[in-house]
Amino acid sequence: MSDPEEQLRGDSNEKKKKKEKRSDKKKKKKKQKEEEEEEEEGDQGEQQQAAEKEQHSESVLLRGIFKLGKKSHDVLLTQTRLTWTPIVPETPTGEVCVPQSGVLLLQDVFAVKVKRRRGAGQQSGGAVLGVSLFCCRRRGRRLEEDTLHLHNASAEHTHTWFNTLKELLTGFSSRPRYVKVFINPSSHKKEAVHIYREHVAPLFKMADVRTEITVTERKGHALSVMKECKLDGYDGIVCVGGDGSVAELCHALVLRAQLDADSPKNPVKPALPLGIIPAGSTDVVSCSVYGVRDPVTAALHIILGHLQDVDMCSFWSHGQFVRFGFSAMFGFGGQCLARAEKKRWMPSSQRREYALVKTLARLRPEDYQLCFLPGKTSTRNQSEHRRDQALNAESEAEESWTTNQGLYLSISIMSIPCLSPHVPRGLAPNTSLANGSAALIAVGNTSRSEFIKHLKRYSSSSGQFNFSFVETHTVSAVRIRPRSVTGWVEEEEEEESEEEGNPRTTPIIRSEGAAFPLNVDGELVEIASEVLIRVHPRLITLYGEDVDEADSLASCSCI
Ligand SMILES: Nc1ncnc2c1ncn2[C@@H]1O[C@H](COP(=O)(O)OP(=O)(O)OP(=O)(O)O)[C@@H](O)[C@H]1O
Repeated sequence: MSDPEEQLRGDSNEKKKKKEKRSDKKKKKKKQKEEEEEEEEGDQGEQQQAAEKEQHSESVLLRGIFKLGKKSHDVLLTQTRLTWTPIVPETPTGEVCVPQSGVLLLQDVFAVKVKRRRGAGQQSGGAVLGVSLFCCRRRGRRLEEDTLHLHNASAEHTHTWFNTLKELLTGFSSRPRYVKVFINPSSHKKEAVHIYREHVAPLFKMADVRTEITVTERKGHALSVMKECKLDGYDGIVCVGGDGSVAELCHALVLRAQLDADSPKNPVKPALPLGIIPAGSTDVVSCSVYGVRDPVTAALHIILGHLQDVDMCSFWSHGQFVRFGFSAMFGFGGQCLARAEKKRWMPSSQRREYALVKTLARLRPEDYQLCFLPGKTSTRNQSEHRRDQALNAESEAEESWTTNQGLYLSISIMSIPCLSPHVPRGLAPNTSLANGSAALIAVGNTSRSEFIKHLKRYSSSSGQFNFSFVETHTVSAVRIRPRSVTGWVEEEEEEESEEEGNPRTTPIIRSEGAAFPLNVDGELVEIASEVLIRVHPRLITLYGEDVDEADSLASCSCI
């Protein structure tokens, strides 16, 4: 028994601590309220400024007569748009004919040129014919190149319009002028160089986007260039390749920002955005920001400077940082990839089908301890996020992790919806690009037929989670610890053991410390122990936009 005086002293110390804690909390709340009030005032100021800006942007900068097609038009230029109305001569009968006018937003215009009459083979000079505006038109999710010709043979008139338009286009600050391009020549059907030359380079040239190109020679080449090259002059990075190349460059960008900021513990948002020209076999990341696998759409999003913040994850094992990425799959997804990687000599679609069918045939659960911290879905801006993160970090220690353990066929953590033409609403339709959290989808042990039913529902994008063995959560961190009894076996061992009975009921003892395959953004990572995944809200900026559904292709026929 302790001395009563000491106990009293202890009690009063405890009361004092509690009081201090309460006053700390009050101070924190007060500070937060003050910050919110300041932000509100700021918002009102911003609204007024926006209204003034809108009024100014709609005042007419130039007005002139041009021919569009064969008809003369009255053309007006403001800071944001070009509008034209046909000039209709008065009819002797006095009939009123309503002229058809048109509009083109300058945000969709990516280049302007003086149009001239030139003979065959003539490279320069020539009589002025007018101004040509190169713009993008939307067709569903696809962006297509289009041209508007404004004809007027007066050189002076044309140059005034050309110079003003050029100046207005330079005002779009998010549009890149100089980009570093990485091309993976080995991606998918080895068409990346051709795709870039045919579809992207001409558009970049037209839009005066200068480029510095590296054709990668091996895995990790882009990462080593990114760690050392001077980034000062660039406005963006462009990756021409599949998901593996994209993952390598996203990881490289964040790592480089972290090194530059000398912040070994905390990830740092890179200053440069990344543009993706899809040239892989699934292109999940590019589909998630463009909705289509189309190099022209991708190039136009980059040229027009459409920016989208995107959540990322960091992966850790035993307290050691492994990499940054968007998604991780344990169990089925990891095993499929490990099998596919062993058959690299097969064409990619055949390899995938083989791995899928083989993994389904040998479907087996793995025994995991699965812990997660619930995430708060948020669409807040960067500074609000930073404040949230600081508060979250404080409360994380106090908050209890939810812990489950048991047999799982598959566990996926995805910070982006992972759209693809085969799964238009995405593997994780329950998350979005920048909601500050990730989707955790855990599929417990069940029969092969029920598991296939669950997989098949992804392509129709409905009901894939309506199974008692599937659980989904919104998370900000996940910890997965494989337990020892069942698990992954090497292909050779597996083939030898094929005669030994039903694999689903024949648990295999995984040796202590043996690695299990983990699919991180389509890349195979072998980890022998616990994996910790943290979500970092809006850590990277990609060229593109928020897309909720990708254009679909015929679904996979192998299951
Ligand atoms: N010249 C090269 N030779 C071999 N591998 C390379 C080369 N350049 C880059 N790589 C690596 O190839 C890996 C796969 O690249 P990528 O994802 O672009 O192609 P893919 O696997 O065919 O496409 P997908 O992931 O869509 O199936 C990446 O990890 C990248 O680092």
